[in-house]
Amino acid sequence: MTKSIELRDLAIGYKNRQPVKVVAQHIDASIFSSELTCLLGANGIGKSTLLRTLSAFQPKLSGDVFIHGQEIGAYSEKALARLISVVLTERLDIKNMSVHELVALGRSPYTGFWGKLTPEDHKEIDKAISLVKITHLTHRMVHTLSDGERQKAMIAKALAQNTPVIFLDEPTAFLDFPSKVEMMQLLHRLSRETQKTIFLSTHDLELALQIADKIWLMDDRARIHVGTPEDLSLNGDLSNFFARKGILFDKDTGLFRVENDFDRQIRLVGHGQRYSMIRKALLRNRILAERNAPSYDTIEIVENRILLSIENQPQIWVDTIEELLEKMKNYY
Ligand SMILES: Nc1ncnc2c1ncn2[C@@H]1O[C@H](COP(=O)(O)OP(=O)(O)OP(=O)(O)O)[C@@H](O)[C@H]1O
Repeated sequence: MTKSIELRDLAIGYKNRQPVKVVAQHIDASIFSSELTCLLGANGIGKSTLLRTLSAFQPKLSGDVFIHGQEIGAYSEKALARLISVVLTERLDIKNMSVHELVALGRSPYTGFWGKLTPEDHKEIDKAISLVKITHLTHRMVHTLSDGERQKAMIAKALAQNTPVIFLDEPTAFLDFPSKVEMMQLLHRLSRETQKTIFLSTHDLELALQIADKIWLMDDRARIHVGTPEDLSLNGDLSNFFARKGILFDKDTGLFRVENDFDRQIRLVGHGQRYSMIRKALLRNRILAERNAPSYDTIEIVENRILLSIENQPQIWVDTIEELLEKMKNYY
């Protein structure tokens, strides 16, 4: 694991406006190879601006960006294309191009003016396609692919570019949940297997906190907090960040929880998964169910059944949480 990108007192933003718009400043941080680093932050906070600045698509306001020890501005465009590949998420309107042809575009920094592919280029293209596990799609037309498949093809193109650094802007957007997980795991595996530096922006907090090696958290005071998900959790950065009404960051699990308010309480007797699920379902209905609740009413888990005892009412047996909620409606 070596430092491949170093930012020193970097300020990013837009000079073309008066006054100059500073999106983030005083950024001192490094990105390492063989690691997956995820950039998190609210909408409009500046994630794309940072990615664009690090990709040299837009000028920085001040400070330095060192990539492999050299300031980004000192690289020629051609040298940068062999150093950094960028995967954007826009749904590109690619017609009449096969997956193989798309991935082959990744070789353009190496091919001559006519884009003629050498055996070496073909080897890299096949390798890239196989790394993201879409060999069976090689000859499909890109516009016939699903969002997830197209996303993988775009990543294969970046891999074929064979750069030590890959930036991705929201690679998990548009994907269903299992595909998001698969995509993050794929990128994490690639960072390990290919020793690449992989830096991506995402809104998938839970996933990033579980899979990323490092997190960059952009806050609304134009600062960036950097660390392992666990350190950011322990030092309170994550809780502060998400301390909005209704969202709790649970330091014990390192995950988020939606905090439901309650206005009634009921005693819940039992344990295990059924206990947690009843508690969860009732909380969603503004009822707090727990062992020591100050209530004469009780829900008891008896083997696979649930016994509801409301004060001065006949006891009721139910089998599912849906039934329980239905019965409780009469009293709560
Ligand atoms: N070309 C531009 N000129 C001036 N301001 C811009 C320009 N592009 C973006 N901004 C502003 O810079 C800020 C950061 O935008 P950016 O797109 O980087 O946010 P983001 O974190 O990527 O947001 P999202 O999660 O919604 O994609 C926003 O306030 C945005 O309005």
